[in-house]
Amino acid sequence: MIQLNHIHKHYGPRVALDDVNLHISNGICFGLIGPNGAGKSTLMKILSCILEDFEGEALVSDQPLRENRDSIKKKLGYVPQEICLEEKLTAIDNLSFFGRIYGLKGNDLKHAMDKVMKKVGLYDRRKDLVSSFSGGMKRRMNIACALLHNPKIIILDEPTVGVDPQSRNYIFDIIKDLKKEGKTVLYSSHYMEEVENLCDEIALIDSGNIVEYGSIREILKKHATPSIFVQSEGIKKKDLVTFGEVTEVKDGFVVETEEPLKVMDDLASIFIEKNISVERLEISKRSLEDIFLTLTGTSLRD
Ligand SMILES: Nc1ncnc2c1ncn2[C@@H]1O[C@H](COP(=O)(O)OP(=O)(O)OP(=O)(O)O)[C@@H](O)[C@H]1O
Repeated sequence: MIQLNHIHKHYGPRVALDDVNLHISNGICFGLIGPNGAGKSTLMKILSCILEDFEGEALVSDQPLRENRDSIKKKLGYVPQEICLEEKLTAIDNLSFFGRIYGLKGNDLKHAMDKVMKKVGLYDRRKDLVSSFSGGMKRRMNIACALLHNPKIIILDEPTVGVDPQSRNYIFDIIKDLKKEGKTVLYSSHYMEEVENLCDEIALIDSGNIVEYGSIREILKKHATPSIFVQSEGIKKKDLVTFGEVTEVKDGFVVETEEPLKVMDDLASIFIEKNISVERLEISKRSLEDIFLTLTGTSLRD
């Protein structure tokens, strides 16, 4: 379990995290979603014991982080946003360097290196120089380095940035496998569809604040009132107000209602009865990306 209570972090006058409170259960994939500069990396670096100077209380595996950094580091695998590999060395030599940092040697190290290279789909390239790898392969190597010591918790900071589609899918498969093995995965991204597909729970973060967190289903239930989109030249806003909250949008009207099927049925009956032609009449739900925009006033990407 990871627990964050009232975490504040500033760099000089710049506030990076502003009273962050989070609970992440064991064995889930937790997504941290926010735009550039939201505070995702700062939060991940605090949890990975890279940033030691912060205010508030952080617990990892039920242990206070400040007093237990050495034991917590052994349970954690951190995949930074930057590629941390020596290009002039082979993949296996890079891994061997990280393995020794984790205290692995001899057969244990060899076994661990073979295992992670298979996991990230680069076993056949293990003797090649990292400089000969594509950007996506280097990202997968970055992940392999963090998995060598078989950590219980894996923290990945935007692992798909600048990655080709094939490596991206590989990375998603690696994360799904880690989840099946019962690992806790903390994953940051500014692509909502990534966290929607991978994560059990998510936190929406903007300007150092967690604006919402929980399971995707809970967040949608709380914020995504169903609505009906109506496009018809024969309809005015005043004709719809009895059915729910009406917003005029570019091509028509959005009617928010808790009873979308009934309202659809009622509207269809009125259109038929009055012989009004309709271009579009459909039920829609606000997406997580719409919810993020409503809660923060910020788009996830420029
Ligand atoms: N070393 C630093 N010195 C000064 N300010 C920093 C430093 N690192 C981060 N910041 C600032 O802290 C805020 C949060 O940055 P952080 O890197 O945590 O955001 P992020 O969500 O990870 O962004 P990105 O998606 O671009 O990586 C930003 O305003 C950033 O400019």
